[in-house]
Amino acid sequence: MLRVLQIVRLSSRCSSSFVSRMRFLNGLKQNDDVCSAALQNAHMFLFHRLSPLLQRNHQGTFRTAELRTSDVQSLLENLGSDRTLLQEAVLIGCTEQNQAQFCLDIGGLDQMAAEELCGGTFVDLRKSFFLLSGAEAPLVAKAQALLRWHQTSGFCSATGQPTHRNRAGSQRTCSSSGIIYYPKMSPVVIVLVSDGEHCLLGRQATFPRGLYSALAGFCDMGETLEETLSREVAEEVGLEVQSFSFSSSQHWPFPQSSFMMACHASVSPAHAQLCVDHSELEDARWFSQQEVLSALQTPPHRGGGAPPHPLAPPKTRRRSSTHHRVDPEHQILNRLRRVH
Ligand SMILES: NC(=O)c1ccc[n+]([C@@H]2O[C@H](COP(=O)([O-])OP(=O)(O)OC[C@H]3O[C@@H](n4cnc5c(N)ncnc54)[C@H](O)[C@@H]3O)[C@@H](O)[C@H]2O)c1
Ligand SMILES: [Mg+2]
Repeated sequence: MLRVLQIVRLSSRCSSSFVSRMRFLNGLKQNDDVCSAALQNAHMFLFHRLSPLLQRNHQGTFRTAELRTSDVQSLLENLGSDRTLLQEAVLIGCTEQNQAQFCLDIGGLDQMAAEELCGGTFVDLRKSFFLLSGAEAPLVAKAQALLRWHQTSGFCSATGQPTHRNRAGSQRTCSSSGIIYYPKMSPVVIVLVSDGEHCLLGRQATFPRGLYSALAGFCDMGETLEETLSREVAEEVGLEVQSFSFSSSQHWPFPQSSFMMACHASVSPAHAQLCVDHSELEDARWFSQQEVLSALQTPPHRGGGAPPHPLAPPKTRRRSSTHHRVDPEHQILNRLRRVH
């Protein structure tokens, strides 16, 4: 109890509310008792088999369902589950008022009954990205990534013995060797290549018809960001990058957790002849600024024979008093608007 009070006092003494929230969250990750206390009166994001629970409001827009710990306790009782399932909740953040936010997957319980009781629907994460706005999409993505990590990290890869999580769910420890595991992300570079006049976009055969996007690739072990960027551009389209600049970064939950680092890169117009590796990309082309701008202003066309459209994933803006983030692909494409 003393430690709980110390952490609450430490966070309330800070002049900056951002610093206060970060200290508060860090305290919850480090101390199971403090975290258990916070869980008693928390905001809860519910998932069913990794699909978040959304509610539609009167204006027809979607929000994540606003549930408190007590609501979830009643829901679990109504669904015939005991309250111990609540112990599987994972910490994902806190509100401006230092109210802890947790997520919980109730995939073992009746989905339809849960939807009826909550007045909402469990929606596939990709669809949720298109339906949610503001800070909700990144929070839901983070929650799903953490839930997925816990669901697939039950055993130690060195000993084969079960792992056990801490209260916050920020780490798992092997019961036999004591090895500690932390949630994993794969670093990825996504790059908009330009020759000064045009930008280079490509598409994989699995993309929806007509959609093009910036080039992307996973970092190999030991590589720097610039080494990955240069290698991926060389591998996928046969070009040598002359210079690059970092633009922004984002967590990307599909298909597993990636840490996307978005960059701009330039190539010499004299050496801009593409040599596409068709085992990686179905097509890659140079697009004018006007083509990209028109594509960003019109919804993706799914019919055949139409002009290609660059892929513009849903915006996942995140605002706070001190931070403003936009997803990398939009940020690099939005820069075209300013250039234009
Ligand atoms: N334009 C795009 O391709 C684009 C756009 C938006 C987001 N993304 C994200 O970026 C990620 C990487 O893009 P990509 O698919 O073009 O990468 P890529 O060009 O590196 O090719 C993917 C291949 O790399 C190998 N690989 C190496 N390390 C891997 C790892 N840690 N995880 C999975 N595969 C690994 C696999 O063989 C895989 O098939 C995608 O998974 C996607 O979620 C890509
Ligand atoms: Mg690629």
